Amino acid sequence: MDYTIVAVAIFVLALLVVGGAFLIRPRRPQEPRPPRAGGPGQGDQGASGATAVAEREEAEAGPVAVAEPAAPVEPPPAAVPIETPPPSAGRLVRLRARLARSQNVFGRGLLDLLSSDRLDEDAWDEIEDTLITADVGVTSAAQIVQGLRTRVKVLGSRTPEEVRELLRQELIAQINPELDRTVLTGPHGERPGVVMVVGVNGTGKTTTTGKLARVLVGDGRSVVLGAADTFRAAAADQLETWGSRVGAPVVRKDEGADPASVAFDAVARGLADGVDTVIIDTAGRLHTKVGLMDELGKVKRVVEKQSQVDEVLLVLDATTGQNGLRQARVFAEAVNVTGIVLTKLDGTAKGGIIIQVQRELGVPVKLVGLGEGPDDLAPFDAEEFVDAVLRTD
Ligand SMILES: Nc1nc2c(ncn2[C@@H]2O[C@H](COP(=O)(O)OP(=O)(O)OP(=O)(O)O)[C@@H](O)[C@H]2O)c(=O)[nH]1
Repeated sequence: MDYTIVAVAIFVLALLVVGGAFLIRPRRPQEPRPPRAGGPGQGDQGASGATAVAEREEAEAGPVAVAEPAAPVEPPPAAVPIETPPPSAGRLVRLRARLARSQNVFGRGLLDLLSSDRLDEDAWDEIEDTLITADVGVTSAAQIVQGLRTRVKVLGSRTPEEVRELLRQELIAQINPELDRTVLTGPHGERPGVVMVVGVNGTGKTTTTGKLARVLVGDGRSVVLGAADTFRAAAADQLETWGSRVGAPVVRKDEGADPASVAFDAVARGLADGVDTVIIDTAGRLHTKVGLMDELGKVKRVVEKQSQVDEVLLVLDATTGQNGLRQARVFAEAVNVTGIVLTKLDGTAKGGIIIQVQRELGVPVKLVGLGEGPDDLAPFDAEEFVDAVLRTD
């Protein structure tokens, strides 16, 4: 009996010792809670009532100074080296090989046909078709063939050199070397020259604006760029990249801002900085003709509160053929176009579009784009162009 009592007492004692050991075991330290994003009532759905009360008390007690975590030190942006682009003079000559390559089919095809032994009706029809295929336009093609037929008859026999010269003269006459192709960019006293660049998106409008800035900087001019294509934020970013490379500031606003207000600010900046030229890249959505007229008309009117608009350059993609011409007509009705920039001439054999677009719009092609490189924009010259087209070496 006594033994039983002693055994029970030892068992109870052992239980107490083991239980106590568990109770006094140190607790695992808790992970610190991450700070809450947002204010009270936001997020942290699991906050206990006690925490909510504590937070309310904290809020009532006023702000508590909490040491801000040190912001990571951003390295200063690397300075973009300012480039010195080559001057505009002689650019078409430099890009001649590229032009000759793309227009080779057109030029060589015509020369081969004209050099054939028998120039019968079929041969003349084929020459006319070749011209039309190269986007010369029906009227101009007929005129060129008529001129060639007359000259060939007068000439009698034909050497390849003579044929080449005949064709050269006819093409140059159609392109009209008399047209004034000067791009008006110079300042007027205190006021900068102002160039508006218009055209459908994708034709190379923003690229042309950037390349034109390079041409001018290369010629020793100072430039401000206006990113009035507020329809697409990326267009303004693209322009900033172009501007930063040649040290030309870009005036821009948020996506969707009024294009006219950007244009106004760009000219104001140009005036304040005393620069030579302000180039304004506009949005080219072909929504409706009325909408386009309203938008471009407003940009022009607003600019003219400070300075005249010297040039309205219409950018056309040479690879789009008749579609490009339709666009050109809409723009020409919406705004007074003073010059055409024909881009992507390196990517098509249809250089005849130069003849057709000038005839349709009565406006000279002033610049041509011959590649995606930053300096692949050249002042247009009728004779240099035809010589490149008819290059046989
Ligand atoms: N091969 C070639 N590509 C060109 C030429 N001009 C522009 N491009 C290219 O055409 C594409 C469109 O040019 P953008 O300047 O973005 O056209 P955009 O008209 O401003 O159109 P958004 O930027 O959409 O407003 C780009 O990939 C340019 O590099 C050119 O003369 N030759």
